[in-house]
Amino acid sequence: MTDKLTPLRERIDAIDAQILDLLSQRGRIAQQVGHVKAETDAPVFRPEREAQVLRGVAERNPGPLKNQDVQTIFREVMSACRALEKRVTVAYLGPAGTFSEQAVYQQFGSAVEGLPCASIDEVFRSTEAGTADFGVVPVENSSEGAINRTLDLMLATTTVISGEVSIPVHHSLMTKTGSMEGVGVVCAHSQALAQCQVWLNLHHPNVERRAVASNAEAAVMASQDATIAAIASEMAGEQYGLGVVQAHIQDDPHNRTRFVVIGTLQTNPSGRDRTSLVLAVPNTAGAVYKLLAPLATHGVSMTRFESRPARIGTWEYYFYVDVEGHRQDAPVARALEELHHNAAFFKLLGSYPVGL
Ligand SMILES: C=C(O[C@@H]1C=C(C(=O)O)C=C[C@H]1O)C(=O)O
Repeated sequence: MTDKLTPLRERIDAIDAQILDLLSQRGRIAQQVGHVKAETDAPVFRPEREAQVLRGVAERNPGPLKNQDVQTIFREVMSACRALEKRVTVAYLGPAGTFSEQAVYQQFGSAVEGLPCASIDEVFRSTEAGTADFGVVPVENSSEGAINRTLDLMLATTTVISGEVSIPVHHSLMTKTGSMEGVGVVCAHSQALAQCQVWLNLHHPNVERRAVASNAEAAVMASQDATIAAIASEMAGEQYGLGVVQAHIQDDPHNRTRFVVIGTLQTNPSGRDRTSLVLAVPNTAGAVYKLLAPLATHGVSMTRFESRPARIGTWEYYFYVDVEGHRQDAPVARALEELHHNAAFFKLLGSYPVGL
């Protein structure tokens, strides 16, 4: 067997040497890109360019590696090359071990500076103030719907959306000991409690449920007190030394959360983009129908429509609308112009590459 393996491993060694040489060449060119950008103060992270590179490798992938796996590799290659230009700082809802942190790495690769924040508000503040280059915030969950705080802050702040990333959300019930003996309370973020309510009703109907700031915080609490159980990701459980009582307790096995990348710079077209905006109309019969007519006229597809009560002012609701395409694409540009004209309130949140 050794005789058969040795020549194969020699070939792998030779290929690795070539890969390393090519990676070094790529890194040196990224450094040159960094110098060109520095001359004009141009932004380091270009989400549209990274989306194109990742789509390109999937299209050209000859196999046998899976598209998802080659994309993960190239995500890391770009992350390392980008860090040669500048290591970008990304604020997220901490502490470490949250799904938000996973979303940061899925979008930016691991060569980033994560900045854990205590609340979604703080993620927005850090991004607006420039303490972080970008922020990553949850915007909707497939089981529970919109994350209202994010919607409200998108409206109230000057940040724009420059990317999106969606990740599967699997919750586990965990304790210090790995058993529920002596446990009187189960802690988690309110969204996670809601996403596991059927399972909890069935298996632990008499255990008190307590909402805390994040699942990771629940994991910290459980690691310090054997009478507390936490619902969190297994990654968070590992981080804080918890034992798994039951894995995958979320009511929907396909549960996913979509996050948006917020920043201060508009993103250029990538070829497959989405545009998010907020609209309001006076509360009269047929007003919403009339408001949205330009989308149909110009053949622009709406992928999301969400309403939030307006807490002040003349209008009853704000409508959060996502459409296919970039604001610079001709049909979208024409539809936006008409929407802007018809709406009593109009705010463009940004155009950005559709997530992988
Ligand atoms: C090299 C660049 O800078 C960054 C790194 C990229 C890469 O490694 O391919 C792509 C886009 C940017 O986020 C670039 O803008 O082309």
